[in-house]
Amino acid sequence: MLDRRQPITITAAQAKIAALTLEPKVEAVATTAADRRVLAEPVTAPYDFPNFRRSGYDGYAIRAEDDHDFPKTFKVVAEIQAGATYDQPLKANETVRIMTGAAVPTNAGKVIMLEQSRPVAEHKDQVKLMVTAKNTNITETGTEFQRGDVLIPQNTRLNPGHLSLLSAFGITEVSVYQTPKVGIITTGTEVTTPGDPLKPGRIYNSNGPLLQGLVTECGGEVVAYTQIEDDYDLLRQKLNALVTTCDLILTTGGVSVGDFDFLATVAKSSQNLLFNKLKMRPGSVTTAFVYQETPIVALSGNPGACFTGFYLFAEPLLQQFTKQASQVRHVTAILDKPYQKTNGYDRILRGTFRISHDHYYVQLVGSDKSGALGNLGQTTCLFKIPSSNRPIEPFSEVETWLLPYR
Ligand SMILES: Nc1nc2c(c(=O)[nH]1)N[C@H]1C(S)=C(S)[C@@H](COP(=O)(O)OP(=O)(O)OC[C@H]3O[C@@H](n4cnc5c(N)ncnc54)[C@H](O)[C@@H]3O)O[C@H]1N2
Ligand code: MOO
Repeated sequence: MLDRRQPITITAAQAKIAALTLEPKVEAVATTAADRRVLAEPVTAPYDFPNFRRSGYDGYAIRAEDDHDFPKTFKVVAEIQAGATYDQPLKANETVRIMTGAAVPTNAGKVIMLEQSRPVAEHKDQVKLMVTAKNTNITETGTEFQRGDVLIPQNTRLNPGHLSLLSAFGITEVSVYQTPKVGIITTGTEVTTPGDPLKPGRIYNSNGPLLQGLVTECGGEVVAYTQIEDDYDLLRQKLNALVTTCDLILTTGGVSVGDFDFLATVAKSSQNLLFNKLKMRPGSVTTAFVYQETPIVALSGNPGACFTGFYLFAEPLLQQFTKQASQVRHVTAILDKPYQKTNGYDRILRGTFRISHDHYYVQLVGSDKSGALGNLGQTTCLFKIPSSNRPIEPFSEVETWLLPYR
């Protein structure tokens, strides 16, 4: 019997995905390997920073009490290189020659730059300082961070700047969310692995490499990748295996109403079917469900629909595993070129955008057909032509999704 499905809007479908409760998994990784990972707990300063009073310049450190009546001659009692310390207080009119980054003597009040010093003839242990400095030229302990300050908040995606901050405090390990493990199953007896001979009526698998790339680019780790023919038992067998190792499963094909659309069958029997029909084209049959506690986004086999469905539903879900907002930016744009076709469902077009006078402008790139794949490489945004029986007005405002990494 024909499968009658209840179509819902893109927004409603996204809300169902967002409402899934996912248990974040946490692991410790070396700071040096933590670039692009997401912090699972805030990192606080273990001590004040800088952790000692240090000189900002190469020059001479003097006491505040001696900071008057320049030019003035001082007795040079030591030379302090960065990394060394001078462990006694300065006495009256004593100075130490000090390098940038070195700890100043405890009672130093100022550092006078080397440029303001002159040697004293026949007195190698003396120096004449010409003028006093405007600033102390000393960086006080704790000027940047106090012990206990939050250095990096929880749920921050780390970048090299963060890694440098962690390293500045000697933090060698951080607690991060595990990279979501994703399994990909492409389905279809006609779908052939590139490299194998192409038999009549068959096509090469292009959605598989597409999804592998998109998952990796968006922060997931592809831990399993399989192509299977249309076979219900084989599909269940693969799904049962993947749920043991994957946090998320993405599939393509087999979600429509055809005799061999077995993903649709599995989804239908799920305890938690989120949706199996959307008021959108392409990808009206995009399906999402939970299979033995693992969420599955079953994307359409049509390449254009697979691409669109990934960004609208799979990418936001992928980000949820590391408590991140979707990287797909939702904006309003102005339609740059007329689009004449009408549709009973909202139509999502693959496009390119430009920015002019603080406005986004979008236009279709290549074909609007869900089976077309020639434009996937050029697409930088998706935009929505709302359902209507009249063509959209030129220069209308349209809902737009800007794609990350494009
Ligand atoms: N009677 C109906 N037929 C169809 C309906 C419908 O409502 N009633 N919906 C149509 C729409 S819309 C779509 S979209 C497709 C969706 O079908 P599936 O998601 O089940 O996908 P398949 O039928 O398996 O494949 C569709 C198309 O894509 C090609 N394909 C599949 N896998 C790959 C791959 N890995 N790489 C490249 N291309 C792939 C496949 O050969 C088909 O041409 O259903 C319509 N039918
Ligand atoms: O919903 Mo389908 O991808 O339009 O052909």
